[in-house]
Amino acid sequence: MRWNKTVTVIGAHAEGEVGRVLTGGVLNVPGNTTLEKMQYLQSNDELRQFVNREPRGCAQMTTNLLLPASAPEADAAFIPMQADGTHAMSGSNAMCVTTVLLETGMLPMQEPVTSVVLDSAAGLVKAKAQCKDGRVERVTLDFFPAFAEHLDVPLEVEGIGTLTVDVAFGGVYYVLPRVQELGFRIGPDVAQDMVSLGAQIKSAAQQQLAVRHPEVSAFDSIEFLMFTDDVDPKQSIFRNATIMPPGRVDRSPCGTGSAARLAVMHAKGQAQIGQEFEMRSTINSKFSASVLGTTTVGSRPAILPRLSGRAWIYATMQLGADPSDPFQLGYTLADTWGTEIEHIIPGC
Ligand SMILES: O=C(O)[C@H]1NCC[C@@H]1O
Repeated sequence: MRWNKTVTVIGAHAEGEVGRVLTGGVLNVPGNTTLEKMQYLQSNDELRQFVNREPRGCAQMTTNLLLPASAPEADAAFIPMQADGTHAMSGSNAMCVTTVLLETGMLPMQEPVTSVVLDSAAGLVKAKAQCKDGRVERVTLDFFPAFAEHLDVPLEVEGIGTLTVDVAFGGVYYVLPRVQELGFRIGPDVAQDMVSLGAQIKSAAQQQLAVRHPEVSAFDSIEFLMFTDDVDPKQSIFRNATIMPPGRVDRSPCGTGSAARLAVMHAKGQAQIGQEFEMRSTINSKFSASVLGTTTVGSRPAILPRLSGRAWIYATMQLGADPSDPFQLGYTLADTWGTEIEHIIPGC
């Protein structure tokens, strides 16, 4: 084998959502903070293309780049590289990263609980891993502040009409439509419908609803849509379906989306501090979610969300490229990568 590039990747998933962790082969990335490193990767996209595009990757996953922490109080930094680009934060991926750090021995594991501080481009995430017999059984994440930016605002969607939606920041900005208003319930049988409907609604929201993080000006666009469903509010059971570019459903209940939803619920008086909620995904996997406390972001009222879930390691792999490989940075095709992204097929 005569590869000209080799990276080591640990395959992991959190409640069904794949969050691979790139643990070796990338020494560091230019930038003084994890936010600057994320922005560097957004402008120099080769690594993400190499690991996420075919044949080395696929559209239905994230590859998290593991880096030394920039923040002195953090143990490690991670940057989620997804099918459409590199993002600031991800809850299911933070659970995968914490599990990989501890179960591969990159950080020492203490039983019954190990504390890990993760440095993300959206802020510090304090993780507590429940550990037993060398295994991480559950990861609880205390996020940075989440807040609602628009509550119950009208959104004109061609072919659908006027929807009432919320917009909130949970690590990335989400538009949160309600399935009750659209006449369906979240479930595996409507996954494809949610993808096409979600793309329409998100595009309308991006055009009609402005967002701008009061403290981080780089966060100024709605990146994801998450359908919200009230399974049984009396039992505090809710369902979420985040629609990810280029067109798929998050297999987890979505950590950043659940944080955004909690901020909206708290703003509407539907979530009290300390109240436990169960957030379910389209494949019925579960996160627990709660509001730890309140704060402000700029002049905006905000909450401190807590999410918890389980992650598992399922593979270790090395990815590489032979110098004669025509797909040094991979390729995408609209059959599975949709039409939202530009398709690069070397030689075509
Ligand atoms: O849990 C989360 O926040 C992630 N899951 C996929 C979409 C988000 O990055």
